[in-house]
Amino acid sequence: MSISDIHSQTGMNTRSIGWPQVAFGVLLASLLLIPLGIDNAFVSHVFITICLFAALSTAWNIVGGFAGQLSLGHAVFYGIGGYAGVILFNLGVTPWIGMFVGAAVAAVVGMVISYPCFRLKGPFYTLASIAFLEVIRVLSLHFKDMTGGATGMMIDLRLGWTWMVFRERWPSLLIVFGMLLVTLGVAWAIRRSRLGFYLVATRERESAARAAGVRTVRVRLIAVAISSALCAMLGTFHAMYLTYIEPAAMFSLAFSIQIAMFALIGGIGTVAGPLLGAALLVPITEWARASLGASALGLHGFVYGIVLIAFVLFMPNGIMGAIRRFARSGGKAAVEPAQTETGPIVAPAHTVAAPDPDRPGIGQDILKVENLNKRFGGLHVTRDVNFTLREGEVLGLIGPNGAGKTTLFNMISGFLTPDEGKVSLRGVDGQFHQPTNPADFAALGMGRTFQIVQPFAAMTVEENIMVGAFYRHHDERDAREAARETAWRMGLGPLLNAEARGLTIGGLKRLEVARVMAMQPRVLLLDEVMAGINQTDVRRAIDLMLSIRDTGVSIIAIEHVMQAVMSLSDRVIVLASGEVIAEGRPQDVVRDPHVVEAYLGKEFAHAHA
Ligand SMILES: Nc1ncnc2c1ncn2[C@@H]1O[C@H](COP(=O)(O)OP(=O)(O)OP(=O)(O)O)[C@@H](O)[C@H]1O
Repeated sequence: MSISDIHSQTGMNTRSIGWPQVAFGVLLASLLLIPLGIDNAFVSHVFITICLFAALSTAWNIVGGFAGQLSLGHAVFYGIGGYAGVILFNLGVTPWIGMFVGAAVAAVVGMVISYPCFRLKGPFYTLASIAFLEVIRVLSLHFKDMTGGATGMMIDLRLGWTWMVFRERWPSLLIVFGMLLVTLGVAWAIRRSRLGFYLVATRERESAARAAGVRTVRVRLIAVAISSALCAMLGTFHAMYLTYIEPAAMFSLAFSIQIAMFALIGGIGTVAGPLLGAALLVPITEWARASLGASALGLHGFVYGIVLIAFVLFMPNGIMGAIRRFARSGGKAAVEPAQTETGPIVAPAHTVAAPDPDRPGIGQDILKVENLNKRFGGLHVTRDVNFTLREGEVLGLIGPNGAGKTTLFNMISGFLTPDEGKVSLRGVDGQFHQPTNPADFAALGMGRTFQIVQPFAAMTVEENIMVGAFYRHHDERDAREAARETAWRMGLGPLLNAEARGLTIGGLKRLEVARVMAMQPRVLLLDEVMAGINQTDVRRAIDLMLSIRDTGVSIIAIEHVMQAVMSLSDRVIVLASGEVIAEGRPQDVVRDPHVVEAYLGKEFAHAHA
């Protein structure tokens, strides 16, 4: 494994096999071989418990880690699987079928519960997940006829592979080890796939993900469905292993916290973390429980608490974070963004718009904005704004601070709904459409950047751009290829493996543009991409814009840097107090007395009249 691969928080660009993978393989194999070799009932029980918790935690991590939805109610799905398995078992249905029935029920319940909760952020989502867990536990106590109520349910005694119940431990070990492999395989495949990238992007910056065409609710619902189904299948297995279930154990908050904690300690959001967390903690607590017995009831909670505090203090990124740091310090130095952030300048700097003989001509209307009005309470932010954008045109949008420019952008990219008026975008079919949300705007070819840069901080530069590239390429390799090509074109080639959080402001601005360019937009909205960057970067950004313009993309650029407005714009619109006060060629607009007055005040305008 190369250093740059380890450098990635996501570990998605792993190509070669290095010592971390070998160590992980050895750990995985030992979970099966040690208990089979020792052949002791207690040892086998400990290893079965490790595999079970590692698999549950890996399944939890798809929602809690990849999607960043910190659920503490995942025992709901485990419990549903357990009850489905036992109820069907007692009706004569094999748990091999029961586990799929439980998985289907859990997936539906998971999506129904999560859909309204996705509106809740941070701790509120977590609290809601706990509340649902309690509701389901109380319901399972209430419906005694089906669940056995507080006394629980035993399974009828039927042994053998068909019934997943055995006298010896090794068949259960084989089954749970197989389930662990499947769960790890699913998590690994998701992490490398478009879904995985979209989940992490949504977790990192939801609005940037939406601008990249990600249907954020849908991808999180898919993650919940997969995670719930896997937990339910493991719940069925565990019910067969225990042969007895009861609501307090199956729908337990402490159990949910345990599942989440293994991932937190191992490395949340990584594929290997949950297994490492379970492999570290389960043996300690099982050993303590066995040796201290009833005299130390609840001791495992104490042990978990101590370990968790130690990790929060000394290893906040979990075991995987420490492994990454260790691997990094032992190898080549990671790319230092600040030192390498140069990149080919596409063309020499311009101060006035240069007529490019190869530039595609300006075509027909591609975007029509009609009578847009928006109010925030008593503040009328845009008033009857009308304009059009033509194919291949660069339209500069200028105006003093607070004029309503960003609000206008939000309305013409689906992030805000206008109070009145409409926005029509011409699709590739030649027809005008009126999309209403960012994903539909993106589907018609609209790409946008944000005034305050919104990088997916935990991803590398390459992975950030891949989120955009996935819009056109469903295959991971194609998206990576397209992202690399875009990165080099945008002057970010040397930084492909650098984490986005390490870039300078100029680099971040370029990264935003690269991510949106990887979507191959037909209309590009650039919100102050030159704000806060140095003179060299401004020149570089102007050249970049000119090269984008020359590919035929229509651009609307909000910009305060007049050098850029004059160099780039074919036409300029001036917004002041939410109204369009001037429109025309850049050199005419800047001389317009209304524009001078809007920017510099009446006194200045009159003094120079
Ligand atoms: N969500 C909101 N709720 C209430 N007021 C808002 C909201 N968004 C923007 N505003 C207000 O609307 C006005 C226009 O804001 P907007 O960000 O669109 O201006 P702008 O022209 O982009 O300004 P700047 O150049 O400073 O970014 C401002 O007075 C701002 O405070």
